[in-house]
Amino acid sequence: MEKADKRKIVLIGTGMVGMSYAYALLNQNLCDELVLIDINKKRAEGEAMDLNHGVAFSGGNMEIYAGEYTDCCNADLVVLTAGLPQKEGQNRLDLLKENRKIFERILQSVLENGFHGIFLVATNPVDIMTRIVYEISGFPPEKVIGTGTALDTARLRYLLGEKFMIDPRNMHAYVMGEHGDSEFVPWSQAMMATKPIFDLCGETEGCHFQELLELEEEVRMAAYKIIEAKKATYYGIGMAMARITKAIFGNEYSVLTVSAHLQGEYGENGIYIGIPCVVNRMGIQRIVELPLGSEEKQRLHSSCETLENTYREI
Ligand SMILES: NC(=O)C1=CN([C@@H]2O[C@H](COP(=O)(O)OP(=O)(O)OC[C@H]3O[C@@H](n4cnc5c(N)ncnc54)[C@H](O)[C@@H]3O)[C@@H](O)[C@H]2O)C=CC1
Ligand SMILES: CC(=O)C(=O)O
Repeated sequence: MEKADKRKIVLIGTGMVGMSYAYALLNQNLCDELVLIDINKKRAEGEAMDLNHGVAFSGGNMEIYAGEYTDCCNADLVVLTAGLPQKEGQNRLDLLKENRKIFERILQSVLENGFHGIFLVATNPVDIMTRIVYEISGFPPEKVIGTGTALDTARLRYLLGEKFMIDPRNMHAYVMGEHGDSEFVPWSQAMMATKPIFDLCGETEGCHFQELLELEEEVRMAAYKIIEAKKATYYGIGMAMARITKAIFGNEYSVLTVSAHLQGEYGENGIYIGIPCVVNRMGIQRIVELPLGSEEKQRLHSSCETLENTYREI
């Protein structure tokens, strides 16, 4: 493959989330060149060595190394996983002040080195961190993507698959809104194949809507439960990020609930929030508008308000 065709990713933040993503990239052969950057350079170097020892088993020949910000100039994707994670007792919004400061420094270095590809952001609170990247970079909104509720949607589909004994890939349901406490499931839009989930539940012995609401709450609380058990979550988000990367590099036009720019009544320049989007080589090709019920619209509105109010506090 010619150098010009290489799919190059610069990953900034080689902690648990960053390296789970890197490991998923390697296993799925999703790029040709992977550059690791961390404020702790030694850690990035160690991670690069460790991953390189897996290349021979990967079926590909990914080039992996600890690099510098100058590597951003010809990268296709800059992926941001640097920053503080939640501790027990914290929610995602509590991380905003510190992670914003970290992002301001990182973005300055990325941008002054001429990066002109697509940003993918996972650092929490992811919707606001993505908005900050959009505002500081001045990039077109479709080139700044947050992981949004991609992970929450995967959690929901897994639980629905278990409940109804169906392959989660055939459970078409979304988590929308903030990747956080105000997220919600628009149940009116949830299907098993093309069958509405309400009908499926009605036909399933002992299934009541209340149980679907309990699944929704389980999704909302999943991160807290995992953090309590093992201090951090990382495999799920690493896989979600790999899925988004695959949709971008494969020009897939896949529908994923990423954090996208919503222009409207919030903020002068709009906000970022988790919403179903078509993702392709250009980034976010378009937002998929769902015919939400009035209560669902209200929940989306309220989640937008939570994000806008928190953003304004800083
Ligand atoms: N969007 C999502 O669904 C999820 C997001 N997250 C978020 O991802 C972020 C990272 O989490 P973890 O990897 O568990 O944390 P971690 O503490 O394991 O890794 C963070 C890394 O960022 C690096 N870092 C800090 N400041 C930096 C700077 N100025 N430049 C370069 N590197 C810097 C640290 O040295 C560290 O290696 C957190 O904000 C966490 O809340 C975690 C799980 C899911
Ligand atoms: C930590 C986090 O954001 C999650 O696992 O959902």
